Amino acid sequence: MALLQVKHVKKIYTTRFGGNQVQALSDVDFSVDRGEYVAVMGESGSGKTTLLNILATLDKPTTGDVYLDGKQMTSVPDKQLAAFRRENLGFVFQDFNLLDTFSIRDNIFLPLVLAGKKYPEMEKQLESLVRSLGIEKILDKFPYEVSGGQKQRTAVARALITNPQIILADEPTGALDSKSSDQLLDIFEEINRKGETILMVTHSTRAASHANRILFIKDGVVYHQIYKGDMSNEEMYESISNTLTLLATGGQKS
Ligand SMILES: Nc1ncnc2c1ncn2[C@@H]1O[C@H](COP(=O)(O)OP(=O)(O)OP(=O)(O)O)[C@@H](O)[C@H]1O
Repeated sequence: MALLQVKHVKKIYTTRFGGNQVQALSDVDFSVDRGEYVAVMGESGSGKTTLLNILATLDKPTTGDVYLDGKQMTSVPDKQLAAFRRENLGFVFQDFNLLDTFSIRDNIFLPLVLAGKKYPEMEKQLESLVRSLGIEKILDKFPYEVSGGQKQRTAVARALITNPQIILADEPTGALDSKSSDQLLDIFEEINRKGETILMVTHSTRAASHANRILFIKDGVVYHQIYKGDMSNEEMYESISNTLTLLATGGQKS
């Protein structure tokens, strides 16, 4: 069984005044296997953020369902959502979402603190994780004292420390320079190789070329997919660029 199943998800926003309706997603249907690394691409306004918010349980579909490991996410009661997210999902955002008044260590510990874990247990989990991410020397610093790349690696540590079922990443390289982006993409590849499932929304062809599969969203549906298979990152880059050009010019997919 697939880890994540997105079944015929439709999302219609109704604006507060005037009652205008916007159909952001019309019928999104796909699944993600455990251990996959999937990138979601699409033009601005195609519904990527809407989809990610639904997968993150921050929003509910108008119709359709989402299952994680067989559990219907869309029916988790509101009161249990925070715990559900904490236990199952890891988040990495474009703007890091670190707390400025917390040290790097305490930012990473935050989900464990919220889950009621004890300090010695947290320390044990921290050590190998921060070493593998190369942030073991900055644990006592504060977010404003470290680089963008280090902030994002802190965010990855915070996402991984709870051993989530899936990492949901929203434009994770969007605020990084090219060197830090490459480092982050290497880290994503590495954690995926170790078995972590990743779903990443991105505008970056370079970032997407690291994934095993790309979903292209257009007109509220998954319009096309590319599987990496034996392709190198460079070949994947080329293939994604060609597809994006076709999508933008309304051409036929191959
Ligand atoms: N809260 C909302 N109320 C009404 N319409 C919305 C709302 N959020 C998004 N939309 C509309 O839904 C559609 C999809 O938006 P969404 O933000 O999901 O696209 P996106 O692919 O993430 O775009 P971008 O790449 O620019 O972030 C757009 O037409 C947008 O204007």
